[in-house]
Amino acid sequence: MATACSPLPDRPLRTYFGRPPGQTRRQAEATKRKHQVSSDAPPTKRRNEEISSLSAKKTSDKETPRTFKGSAHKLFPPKKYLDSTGNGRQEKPCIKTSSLFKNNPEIPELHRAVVKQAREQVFSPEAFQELNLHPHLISTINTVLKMSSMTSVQKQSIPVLLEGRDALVRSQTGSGKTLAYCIPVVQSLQALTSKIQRSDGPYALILVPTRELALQSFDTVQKLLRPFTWIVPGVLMGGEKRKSEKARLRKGINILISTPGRLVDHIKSTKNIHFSRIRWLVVDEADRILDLGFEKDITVILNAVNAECQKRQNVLLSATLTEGVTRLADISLHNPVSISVLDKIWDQPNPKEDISTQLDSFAIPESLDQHVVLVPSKLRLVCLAAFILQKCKFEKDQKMIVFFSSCELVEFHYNLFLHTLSCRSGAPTSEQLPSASWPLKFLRLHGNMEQEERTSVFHEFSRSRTGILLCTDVAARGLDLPQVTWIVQYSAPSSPAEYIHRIGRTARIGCHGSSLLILAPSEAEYVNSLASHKINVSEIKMEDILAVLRKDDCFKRRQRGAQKSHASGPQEIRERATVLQTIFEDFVHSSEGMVSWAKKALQSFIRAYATYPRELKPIFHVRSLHLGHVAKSFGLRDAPRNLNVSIVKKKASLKRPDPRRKSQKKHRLVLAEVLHSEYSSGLEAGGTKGGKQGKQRGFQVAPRKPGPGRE
Ligand SMILES: Nc1ncnc2c1ncn2[C@@H]1O[C@H](COP(=O)(O)OP(=O)(O)OP(=O)(O)O)[C@@H](O)[C@H]1O
Repeated sequence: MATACSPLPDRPLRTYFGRPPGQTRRQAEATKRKHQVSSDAPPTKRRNEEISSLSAKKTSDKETPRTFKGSAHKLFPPKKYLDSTGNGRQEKPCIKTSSLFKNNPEIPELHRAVVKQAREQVFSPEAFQELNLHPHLISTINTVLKMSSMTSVQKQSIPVLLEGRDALVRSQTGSGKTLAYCIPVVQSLQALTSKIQRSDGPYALILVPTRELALQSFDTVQKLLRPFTWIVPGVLMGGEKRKSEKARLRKGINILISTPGRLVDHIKSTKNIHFSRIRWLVVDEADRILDLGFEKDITVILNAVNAECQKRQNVLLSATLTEGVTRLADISLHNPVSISVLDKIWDQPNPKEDISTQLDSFAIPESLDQHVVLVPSKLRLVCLAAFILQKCKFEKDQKMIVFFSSCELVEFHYNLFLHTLSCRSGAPTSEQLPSASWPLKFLRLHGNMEQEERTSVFHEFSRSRTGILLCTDVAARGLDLPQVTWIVQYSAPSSPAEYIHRIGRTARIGCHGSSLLILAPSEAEYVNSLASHKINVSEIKMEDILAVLRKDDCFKRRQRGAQKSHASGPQEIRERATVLQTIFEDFVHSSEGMVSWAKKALQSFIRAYATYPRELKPIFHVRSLHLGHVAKSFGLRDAPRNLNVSIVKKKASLKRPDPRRKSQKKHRLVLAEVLHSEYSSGLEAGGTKGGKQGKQRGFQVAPRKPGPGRE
């Protein structure tokens, strides 16, 4: 899913959230309370059902009363509560939450066709020795990188690239594409007869979509270059001081790794960047880089390189290279070899399938177990928290990445979980913590963080054996974070390609991993949409996730007089889920600032929800969101008034009747704006936005100078 980082302006949309003209604030409050039930209830078609195994009928007499019913709040007896530092213990009254388990839409049965997934063989039997590489390069691969056999994609790509051909390389996530291009680049540059001088400037240009990926690729290149000290690698990425980068460029960088935005900044403002010696242009995650948001930058880069460069090899790589990428392939590749590692059975086109299905089917690592859970909006937050507890608190050595659709969502959930779930910082005390439990360590990564912090989080999570990284799609592409065991998609991705890349952060290079996609009941159809791209997910029941709360007496319900509840089975789970929700709501309502933060996060969620592409709108449409229920998943006791979703809804409704092209353009504009903040170079003032450039759309690349020796 796309990312969104800025809040919406304050204008009310839903009438029952706003105050009718002439009504005082007090009157409005009273009216709202009176109509509380109706505002909290879902549309008729989704009303009156309960999640089946946690039946309301059996337990309705014990149901926690709703908040704000009548004028006085009903209070639990004061309970023990730690402040946000985990030190000072306060006695805090606790407002009863409204029911999590009433008025939820029915969870539909998932009838998904089991599809045969495309598969790839990760490793080839061949060793690196069998390639005609410099012996020092082979020994570096063996001793520094500690690798002996080639992966399939390396086996297919390295010889082709060493022959001097352009290539389009597609192989599954975590299959070793980085070395598939780095090894030929290093091999060819060290072999140049006129020895490379640092001051010569770039011989190879490697473009990657994010700063963390730039650092990671730089690290790999640096290792391979150990025996070839005269070749200098360097990285340019947003967020660093431009001045120090300029100084490094002046001294000379021979293998230049950069994000597109930052490179454009330097092309426009630095006199010391020349491309006359470029022999390699590598575009990693090519489908992303050639996608929305980057096309202007790519145009500037290609024009700058083409203007100076006489002869070069071009390589485009991704796990999800599709037809669309050939748009750039057409203008930047010369007679390319198409490399795909799909198992032979998959290489044969299936005459029964149309060509677009075949092209849009991507291989997924065989050792990756994919799951989906359907969760009503009100229960999303507790379900996510329960899943984190289940995996990371009660199972050993688990490392998890949770994807959200916007920077605000990441920040909000990070702070919420840090202060409520993390043992170090203020979770309610438990008399009976199970002995087999581990502390929760939360980290977050998104495009609105300072670069220094981004880099330190990236390294900390890379090195750590456990932990939970909450992030946006900034971490979806290319990152090789070792030993990640679970990928959770709290916001569904906007395309099958993004789904593949997100889950591809686990089960790398033959390791085992799992993923969980959290969907609302109204979004269940998304499972079939994935199936149409040969993506198979198996269902986990929400109750099985919530059941973990029984392991932790933090969440045991206290009745009046501080007596513990003796409920068992489904009722116990419901009670504990409600206690957990109450902990979240108490935290969110602990100050006005927190409430407003939660509202902003909610707005951001809705805004991002509106950016799903046209083809997914029937599944993810803002109109199908029940704001009262969604608000609960932000710890808000009530759907906020003055929540402005008007712009979003207007945009959404504007798009529908539009002809395809117009609608796509609109979507692209929204997305491009949104994506820009995520992947921005951090130097917007440098002029990659707006102005004449801003008006240019599509690739308008000057033709390459025909070079000597070019066919
Ligand atoms: N021949 C090899 N033997 C063992 N490990 C390897 C080999 N080649 C690469 N690896 C390791 O495999 C992991 C994944 O490699 P890499 O990041 O290049 O995958 P990728 O195909 O680029 O993935 P993505 O599509 O997610 O970007 C890395 O940790 C890398 O060090």
